[in-house]
Amino acid sequence: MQAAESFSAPITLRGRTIQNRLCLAPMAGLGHIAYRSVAAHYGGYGLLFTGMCSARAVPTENRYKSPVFSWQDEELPKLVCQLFGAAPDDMALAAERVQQENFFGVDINMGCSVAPIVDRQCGADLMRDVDRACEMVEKVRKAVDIPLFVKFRTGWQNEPEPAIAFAKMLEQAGADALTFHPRVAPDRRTKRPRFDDITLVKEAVSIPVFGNGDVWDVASAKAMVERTGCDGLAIGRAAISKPWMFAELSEGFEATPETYRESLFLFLDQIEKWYDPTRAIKLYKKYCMYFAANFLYGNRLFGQLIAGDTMEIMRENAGRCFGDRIPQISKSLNALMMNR
Ligand SMILES: Cc1cc2nc3c(=O)[nH]c(=O)nc-3n(C[C@H](O)[C@H](O)[C@H](O)COP(=O)(O)O)c2cc1C
Repeated sequence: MQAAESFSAPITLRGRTIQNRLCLAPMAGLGHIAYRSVAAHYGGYGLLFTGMCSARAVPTENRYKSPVFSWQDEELPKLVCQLFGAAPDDMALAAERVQQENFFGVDINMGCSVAPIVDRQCGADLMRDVDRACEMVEKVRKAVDIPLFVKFRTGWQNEPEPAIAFAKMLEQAGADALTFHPRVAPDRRTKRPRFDDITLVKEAVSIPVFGNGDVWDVASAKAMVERTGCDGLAIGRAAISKPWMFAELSEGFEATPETYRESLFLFLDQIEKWYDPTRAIKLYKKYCMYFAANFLYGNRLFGQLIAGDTMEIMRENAGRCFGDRIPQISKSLNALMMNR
């Protein structure tokens, strides 16, 4: 992809077409069914991804009870289910369920570097065990025909060569597309992502590579594409703050102050619709950190939005903060709030 206009170009994987090159990056606790219905209200994306779902749990999971392995049927043509797991056989079984449920595709998490995941030999731990990672992709490839994505990082060393070799291995093992986050594994999101590593990974394989990391707005989205030549973008936190971001990038949607208010109340409606009050309040407060990062005095607004312990109070807070007038919108997202 050469220029930002190409955000809108379709892309085909295993005979299935994605309408444009913009994806929601998988995010546990943020990319859930409630958020996704707000994102769907604005549209403009090619694919949305679920947060990571346990490969051991997925084969028997009840979609009407699970907080993560849950969806609305109309989402499926543009929804990819992300799985995490340690054992190749578990991953293949879970991918079969994902295919049976008619998701657009399945994504294997080989990038998550938080201790509870890597200590269980999942996520970025697979980058330390290339044979197991390879076997996992091969087994999933054999088990399903839907597009197979793998998300990974620069790896455990501060140099690009292992990630380049890993990308080649993933392609050979049968992956259809890669999402690459160019940060070393122990660094969660503090250092800047290394765009040049995306270029190197993109050049090493012939399957599409979605670049990921610190895309905050139209300018940084264009910069990532133009600098790295990546085939598309996986946008994480900024798309949570601004659920209309995909529409802004692909359709020129222009948010007004009212858009901010509207998105907050849409989110409140959806979180209450899909979750019990205890989980709803937890997820709502998490969302508010990203939403409040849109505003000039974001930290103060965040405190005002989340004071209290019932959803009724959350609604009152939102009504009070966005009643007579909209708080002052910042020119750029508050990166410190997004990094917490
Ligand atoms: C709260 C949170 C949860 C995340 N959960 C996942 C996850 O479940 N699977 C995954 O592959 N990456 C996960 N990530 C990483 C994101 O997909 C993405 O790589 C990272 O946020 C960088 O992209 P961004 O700068 O566009 O946010 C998570 C990130 C955040 C902030």
